[in-house]
Amino acid sequence: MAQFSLAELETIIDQRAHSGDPESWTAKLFAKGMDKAAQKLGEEAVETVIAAIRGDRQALVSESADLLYHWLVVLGIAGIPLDDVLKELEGRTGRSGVAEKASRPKG
Ligand SMILES: N=c1c2ncn([C@@H]3O[C@H](COP(=O)(O)OP(=O)(O)OP(=O)(O)O)[C@@H](O)[C@H]3O)c2ncn1[C@@H]1O[C@H](COP(=O)(O)O)[C@@H](O)[C@H]1O
Repeated sequence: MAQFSLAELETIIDQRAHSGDPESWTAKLFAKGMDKAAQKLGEEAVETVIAAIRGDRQALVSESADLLYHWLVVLGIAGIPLDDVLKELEGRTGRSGVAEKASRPKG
């Protein structure tokens, strides 16, 4: 079991975001803003999809880590705490995805 959590990564990202460290990728992304960070998130999502379709387990693990890191950066730039997403997921527990979709208003 990994001794690391997304909450810890969120804290690191928060600390690095405005560090002004020229070596910090996080600081670079925050300085460039949402458009660039969201673009990187999209690229990592596509790379994750490709790894999944190829059945490349090692690449899928690595690309998933890139994806989660860039997702947290995008959440950080948007000012949305990870906890908001976890609460949203928490609210969905105990209900199947198919039942939830069927209950959506038609339109
Ligand atoms: N988890 C990550 C993490 N994952 C990916 N990356 C960076 O994201 C960038 C992705 O750039 P690229 O698109 O070039 O990478 P790529 O998709 O592999 O590139 P191609 O193969 O497509 O060319 C690289 O610079 C990676 O190093 C990350 N940068 C930082 N972190 C975490 O954030 C912490 C602080 O990092 P800094 O802000 O850089 O100090 C680190 O200690 C880590 O814990």
